[in-house]
Amino acid sequence: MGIGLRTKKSVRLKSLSKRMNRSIESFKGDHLEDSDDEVFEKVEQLEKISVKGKHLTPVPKQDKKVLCRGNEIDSEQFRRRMRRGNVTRYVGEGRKSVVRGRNELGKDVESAGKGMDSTSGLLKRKPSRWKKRDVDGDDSDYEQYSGYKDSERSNERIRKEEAVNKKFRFKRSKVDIELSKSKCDFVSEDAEIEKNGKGKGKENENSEQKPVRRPTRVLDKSGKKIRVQNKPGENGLMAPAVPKRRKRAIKIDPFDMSNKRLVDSDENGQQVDELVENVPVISKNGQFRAIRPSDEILSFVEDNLLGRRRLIELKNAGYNVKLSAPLDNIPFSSSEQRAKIEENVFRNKLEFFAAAKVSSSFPPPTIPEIAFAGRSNVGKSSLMNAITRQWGVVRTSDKPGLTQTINFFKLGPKLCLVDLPGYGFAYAKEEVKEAWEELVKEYVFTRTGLQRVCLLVDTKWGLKARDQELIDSMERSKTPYQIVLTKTDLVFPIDVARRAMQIQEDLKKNKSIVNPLMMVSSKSGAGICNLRTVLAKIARFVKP
Ligand SMILES: Nc1nc2c(ncn2[C@@H]2O[C@H](COP(=O)(O)OP(=O)(O)OP(=O)(O)O)[C@@H](O)[C@H]2O)c(=O)[nH]1
Ligand SMILES: [Mg+2]
Repeated sequence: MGIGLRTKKSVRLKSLSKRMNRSIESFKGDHLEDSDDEVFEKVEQLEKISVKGKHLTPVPKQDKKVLCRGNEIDSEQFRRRMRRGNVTRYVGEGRKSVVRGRNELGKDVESAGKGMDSTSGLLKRKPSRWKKRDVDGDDSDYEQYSGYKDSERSNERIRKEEAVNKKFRFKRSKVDIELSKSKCDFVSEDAEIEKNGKGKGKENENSEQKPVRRPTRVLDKSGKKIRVQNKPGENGLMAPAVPKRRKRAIKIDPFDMSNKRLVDSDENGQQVDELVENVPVISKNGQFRAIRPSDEILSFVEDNLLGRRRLIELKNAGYNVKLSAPLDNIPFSSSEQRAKIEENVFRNKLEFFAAAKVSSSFPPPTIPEIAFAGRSNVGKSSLMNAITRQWGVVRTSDKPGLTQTINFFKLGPKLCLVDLPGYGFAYAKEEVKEAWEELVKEYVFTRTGLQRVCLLVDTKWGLKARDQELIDSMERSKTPYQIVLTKTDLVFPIDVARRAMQIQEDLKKNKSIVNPLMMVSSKSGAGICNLRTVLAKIARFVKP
């Protein structure tokens, strides 16, 4: 770099000596003792031109005579500008002018009238560095380029706009405060400040930058802080917001047999691990969880793998989980062993033979009947398929209300299974559902060959009012009925046991009830074998 600089210096010296009509030797001779840099500095002073960095090539000195459009601009001012922008030449309006000059970065620029400022005749530059004041296509947008009068005009306009804005903001804040005063019974903090005149100046100062804050926290008459709604109510008053209550998180342990609730957090959100006992009003769920099943029921549930179970548990117990109702098979059994149903009567083919919508169309009662009653979707039809292992003979659906007639199925010469329409919620008209209910009651009251009614109850929901109604009517007609808990695979084993205990307790005084209470799952097959055994006894004592 040093060499390059020296070369340029020598070139520069040469041109200077030429211009000043002095030989280089004579020039140097004056400053023999000076270093090159010092000589340069002196040359710079002489020429009054900037020699910075690499831009050592001087701009050739031009004639001071300047041609401007109509000589409108003060020549002294223009010259000053020219010096700042390093403009060297300008040819007037209407002619294609060539301007050579140097921009702010010290770079030589040559322009053929394209980048000219129309008023000042200065070289235009990309205006990104200038602060844009207003976007209206006016030249005064760019402070740097606008003439003195233009900039003054724009400044004045900006000042006016700011004054109007300020006035508007102040007015708005005043209206807001007055509104809140008149609408709200409480004395707002903000209004109080305004009233006392404290921070009034501050308010005005800040109003330029910040939007006025609407009062949301106010003081009531006792001086206590309360929240008010942002929007006024129907009557136009700012009503105090109702504080939101935190919901208590309750941990539920499926194996917890006590009626204790573990409270995770109190209302303030603080962690409190305390046992809440002796709650005066216990919910139905709480009452259910308070039930302590007997050891007998608990062991029965465990032995028969009732309740929700993991597949791995069933696999380990030797059941093939790929089969439908796998628990209705002998563990670690072959396919031949699996095909066997212990009770002969249930090995018979299940055959549909009659359907009745009204009592007059009931078939003659020649063989004993076992009816399956219960709420819609409780699993009556599925259970009939499961106990006979003949999937698909009785139609099932996840939509409540599929079975709408009393359907009679023959199971060999000795037994008849009857699928009753469900009651309670179903996708049917009210009057239609009432008709089903009446039909079921009529069948249960009047049917002579009816040996037993299996009243199916969903383990999850337990006995409902309509179940109780049917039980009462069967009690009155002395129809033997047996409670069968269904869908046990959907609840925890402990809850299966609790439900069994609960129903046994509720119905222990009933006379027509047949014990034991059965627990089954048509899906997993749990308890199906036991139900078969119980029902097969009915067929055994029938005389052909
Ligand atoms: N998980 C599970 N689902 C079951 C069980 N039994 C039945 N279901 C399902 O429950 C739904 C209703 O079964 P259905 O047998 O049609 O019930 P229903 O009592 O005959 O119903 P209606 O004919 O409408 O009175 C079906 O989607 C069955 O797959 C069971 O033991 N476990
Ligand atoms: Mg059905």
